[in-house]
Amino acid sequence: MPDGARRHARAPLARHAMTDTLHTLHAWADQGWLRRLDSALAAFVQQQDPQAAPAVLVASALLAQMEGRGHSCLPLAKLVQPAAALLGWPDLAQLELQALWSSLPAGLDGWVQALQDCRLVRQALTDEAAGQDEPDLGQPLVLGGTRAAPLLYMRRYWVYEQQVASAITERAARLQPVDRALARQWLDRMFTPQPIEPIEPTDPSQAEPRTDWQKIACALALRSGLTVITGGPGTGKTYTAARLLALLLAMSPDASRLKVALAAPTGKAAARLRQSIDQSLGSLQPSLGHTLDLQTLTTRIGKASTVHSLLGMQMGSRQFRHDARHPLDLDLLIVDETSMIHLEMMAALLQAMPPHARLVLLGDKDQLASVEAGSVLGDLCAHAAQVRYDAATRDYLLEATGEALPASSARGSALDQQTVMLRHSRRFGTTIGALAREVNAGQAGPAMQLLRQNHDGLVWLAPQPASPEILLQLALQGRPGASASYSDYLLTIQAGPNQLQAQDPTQAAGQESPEQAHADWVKRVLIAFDRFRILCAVHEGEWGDRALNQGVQRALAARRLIRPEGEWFIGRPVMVTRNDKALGIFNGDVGIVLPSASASSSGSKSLRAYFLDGEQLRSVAVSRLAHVETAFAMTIHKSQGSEFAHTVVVLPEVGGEIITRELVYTGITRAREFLSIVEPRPGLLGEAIGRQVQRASGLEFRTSKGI
Ligand SMILES: Nc1ncnc2c1ncn2[C@@H]1O[C@H](COP(=O)(O)OP(=O)(O)OP(=O)(O)O)[C@@H](O)[C@H]1O
Repeated sequence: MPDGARRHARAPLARHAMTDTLHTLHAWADQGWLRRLDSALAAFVQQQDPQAAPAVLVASALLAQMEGRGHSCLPLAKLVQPAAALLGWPDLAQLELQALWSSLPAGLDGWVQALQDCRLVRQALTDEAAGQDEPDLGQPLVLGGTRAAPLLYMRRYWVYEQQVASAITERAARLQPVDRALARQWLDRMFTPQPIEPIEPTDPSQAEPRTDWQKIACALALRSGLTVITGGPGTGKTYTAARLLALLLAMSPDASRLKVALAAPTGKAAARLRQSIDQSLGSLQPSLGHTLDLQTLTTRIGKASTVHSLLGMQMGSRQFRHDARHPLDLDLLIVDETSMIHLEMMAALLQAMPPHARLVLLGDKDQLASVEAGSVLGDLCAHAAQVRYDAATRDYLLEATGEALPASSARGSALDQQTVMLRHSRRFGTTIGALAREVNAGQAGPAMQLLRQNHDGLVWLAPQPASPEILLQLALQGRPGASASYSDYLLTIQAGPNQLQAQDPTQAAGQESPEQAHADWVKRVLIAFDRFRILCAVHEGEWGDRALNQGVQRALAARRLIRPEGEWFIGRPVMVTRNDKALGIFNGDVGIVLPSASASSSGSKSLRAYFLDGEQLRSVAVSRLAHVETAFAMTIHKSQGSEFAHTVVVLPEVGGEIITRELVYTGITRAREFLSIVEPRPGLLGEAIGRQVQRASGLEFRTSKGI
């Protein structure tokens, strides 16, 4: 039956059933189980299509709820039973769910039918059995996925997902001719042979060289418009990106014209990317001799920017200055910390890439997904661990790198051919690395054992019973074996800019200007601050960042390390919570309030917040900062892209669906040297390690099918 006719023919619905459903959804919003926004979407649907079935109203409200939790869509299969597992509501709510569900469709087909009958839902099931797509009439909801696994979307997320999937597949599939022999020559110079490893740890006679995934990543990036490089901390993602840059320069017919840009979701991550690319290029130069002038290349790259500013953020608009009609002017873009990029931002980035340019996405697929909806990197790397290279890719890699890879039994997509997982961490030969691996593998028992052993003082589980007092102690003096704490930066502040001049007569003789001495002091303060950080899983409660910020501030004031008189005080660490292009500050930037250079010399009270990007200082007068929070403690989400010598991860007392393996892994891997974990309720960490985030999305399905 044609769709219009089917809609026409549907049975008139009992109005009271819909009113009752809406009433229930509003009541759930009153209880705080749903957001007002969620029930409002159901009300909107009913207003626009009074014939919409109760199932459509329920699905709309739950879709809005799911989007608020970071999912791109609502898998209808989850609605066949009362959506208890999906929502994780309290017991009382479960009873209400059961009651409502008794009047809703019992099978998947019933839900699909109800949505197909609603004129606000665009039909876009992708499998043939579902028939042709309907023309786009601008419907606010979209029924996508397949008939066997239907997905309900808000229109805009469906559009973003489609844009991302098609741009990714198209870029990955567009292969460029490569002089394989020349590539091999350069790659052999850039990568030293890998160590021989026993295949079985117990049998050293059966040994073979370790696969050089970094070399493979460079070769793949040479041949296509898209490469995705994933790997845990210290696996050499930026090291590889630097070699890739050098390789492109070496093999480019007109290297002097190559336009390269570096970007990351936060200012701090962007600065770190630039810094570590510079370091890697520096260490590469001796092995290349004078054949390639990396120095010149480095100066031409320009500073790394946030993805927002690269795309040209416009005040009060979702649109960026760069898009498909006004693409970015570049030949190569390297993006770090891609796990933090949400679906909408990835769609904007891909739209703005010029067709000929190469895009290299770096990131850790196992880290927390973006705060906003989507789990783009995780979806793109769904098969990364399995290595699904086809025969053509394996032939290419053998010739260009000398690496022989075994055939894969699974058919790989265009994206799979351009995806590499780096597997050997060079930063974590230590217990922190071992702990991160156990957590990632969901091995709660071995992970807890490592923590309890307090191995070399590197990892440490706070003793029970845990009280917030332990965090104040950590903030004031660290712990045995890990002395870094907030006292370090506060004592540096107290020493003042003139301390070095007093110690060093050459500087006292006037070789360093007061401005320079002030800038050096500010940098020392910011570097010392980054040696220690408290990371919380949640905002609220006594174990949340809000209460801990207040507690730490009081404890430091009691020791006279700070004088918090009023909102702005010397030594207040602040985190920016909103992008402000005019001020040059971005969501997630962390800085410290200090006297300005002129105030330091004149004794006036002018205070500025200082931020450090690599070697570069930025500052903003505190009077201009409207959207900041104190940052003695911050959430694990906000810490992504940063590292601290001593990281303290604080779990709450009550678990729940947001305390997950990805959250714990992300927190742990922020630690460079020492890790302390505070677990108020024994067993909670183990529960978290066993709980994995599954963000609903159709992106993996689309990219694996190339649709
Ligand atoms: N093939 C290699 N040979 C020697 N040193 C390496 C190699 N790969 C990486 N390294 C070194 O290991 C360290 C970690 O590398 P890098 O910073 O590139 O990792 P990463 O994956 O980008 O880490 P993260 O994203 O966690 O900061 C660096 O000091 C780097 O120089």
